[in-house]
Amino acid sequence: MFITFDGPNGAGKSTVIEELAKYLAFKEKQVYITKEPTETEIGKYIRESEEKYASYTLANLVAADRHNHIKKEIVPYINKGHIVLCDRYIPSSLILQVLDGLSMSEVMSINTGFLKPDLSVIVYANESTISERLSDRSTLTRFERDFSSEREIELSFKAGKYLEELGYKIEYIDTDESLVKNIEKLGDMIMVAVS
Ligand SMILES: Nc1ncnc2c1ncn2[C@@H]1O[C@H](COP(=O)(O)OP(=O)(O)O)[C@@H](O)[C@H]1O
Ligand SMILES: Cc1cn([C@H]2C[C@H](O)[C@@H](COP(=O)(O)OP(=O)(O)O)O2)c(=O)[nH]c1=O
Repeated sequence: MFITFDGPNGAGKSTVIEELAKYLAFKEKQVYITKEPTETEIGKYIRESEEKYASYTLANLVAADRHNHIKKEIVPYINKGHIVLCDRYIPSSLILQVLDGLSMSEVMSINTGFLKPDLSVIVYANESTISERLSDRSTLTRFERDFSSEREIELSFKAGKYLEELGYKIEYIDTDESLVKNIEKLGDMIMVAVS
């Protein structure tokens, strides 16, 4: 099973993934956590060059990293029977690359033929909650600096809607709500799907 998590920076993706992994491990499921950009040379290059490259160039670097990620990591772990939890996937490109000036259809054409998740989770929160969370971070990425959370939130919902029209199964998680309740809701949904 393949589940992805996207949404604005600081919305709580990493936290939700960590807690969900604990919940699933408690239910004796094998879980594999991964993220994009990956820890490979390509992923590291993306993190180092996001100030230097934008628009189509960054979109294609991210898609190259994603292609390699699917082939070398995601599919092998799914085939081994793990529930793969991935921090950022195609919806992040529909948010970040769109902030950078591409249209959603341009982004999707660069991501054509990529593995469709069994569930795509859009993690979001209030603008004020997000700005409070980001204020704790010592370094901000170009996207966090140059674009507003309000726009990221808006695009997160648009990305979800766009992908729903393409047959993706989308679940929205509001991290202003209780973390425990959110994890139970997602965890139960996954347990039903895998049983
Ligand atoms: N209900 C909640 N769900 C998720 N994160 C929460 C929640 N309440 C508070 N947080 C906090 O919000 C911050 C979100 O950070 P993080 O998970 O790193 O976000 P992201 O991965 O989306 O950038 C963390 O400091 C986390 O402890
Ligand atoms: C996954 C992804 C990343 N990126 C770029 C922009 C981000 O600033 C950069 C790093 O992503 P980020 O999620 O900030 O990674 P980390 O917290 O692991 O350092 O990668 C995209 O432009 N599109 C994407 O779909």
